Amino acid sequence: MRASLIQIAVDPDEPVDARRTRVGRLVREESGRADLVVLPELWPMGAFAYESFAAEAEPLNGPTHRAMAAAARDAGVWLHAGSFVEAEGGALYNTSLVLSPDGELAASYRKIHRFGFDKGEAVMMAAGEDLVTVDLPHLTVGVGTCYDLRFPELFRGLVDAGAQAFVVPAGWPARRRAHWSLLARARAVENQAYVLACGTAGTHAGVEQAGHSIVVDPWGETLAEAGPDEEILRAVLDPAKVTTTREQFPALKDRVLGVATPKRG
Ligand SMILES: O=C(O)CCC(=O)C(=O)O
Repeated sequence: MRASLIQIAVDPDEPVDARRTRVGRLVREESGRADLVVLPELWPMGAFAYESFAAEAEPLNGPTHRAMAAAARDAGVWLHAGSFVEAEGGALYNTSLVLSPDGELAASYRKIHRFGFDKGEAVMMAAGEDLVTVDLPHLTVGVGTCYDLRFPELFRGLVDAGAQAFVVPAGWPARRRAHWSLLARARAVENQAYVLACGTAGTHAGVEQAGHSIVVDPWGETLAEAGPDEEILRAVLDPAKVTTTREQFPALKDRVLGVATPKRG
């Protein structure tokens, strides 16, 4: 399976509509080169552009969804369309979409762990509650978003739901780039799964983005890693490698469930 991660530079001088059009073109240009294309978190306005969240919020089937469905269909690819600010029932969510090669919505995921502690996304958005996996041809993919990468139990839950690969769109800051690469590899090693982590480049809302999108195989080897700037990162995944890694080094079978529950005396 050929994957392309489109590490968009989010530049506040580029209007959201123009970025949508540009990203649609980049997706279409992957036609024939990729089976799966991945975009980053909140690329329409940037993950730290809190002041535009409300103004740019859209429902499902809004402009970002429609533009990306058309791009997936034209390119004939599976598209993890990164995330957008979803408005639903008076709440905002950080929602990512997976679109099939005919442009149909295969899955949507609302980010469970909201970033910002007592500000930003953590107070402006509601949390998702559901783990999401999608069956692609030959590969079951679990989805997480950015800050989720710090919470291994989410990814273990996705493995229990059948995930063999994780797709993680992000808007990770450059200041914590070392954590990003380390956590991506850790999630791959401990779950014996592919990790496709797609970040943004550029600087928006005063936050320099890490870039350095990364594809890690189930043994923890980095298959491809981007630089700091806008870039398309390509890698070839072999679904059989998940099976062989899990068979040859069957650590997942040695889990002792319940061991982490504190005992009270
Ligand atoms: O955990 C981090 O360091 C970055 C998380 C983040 O930027 C996000 O979830 O939007």
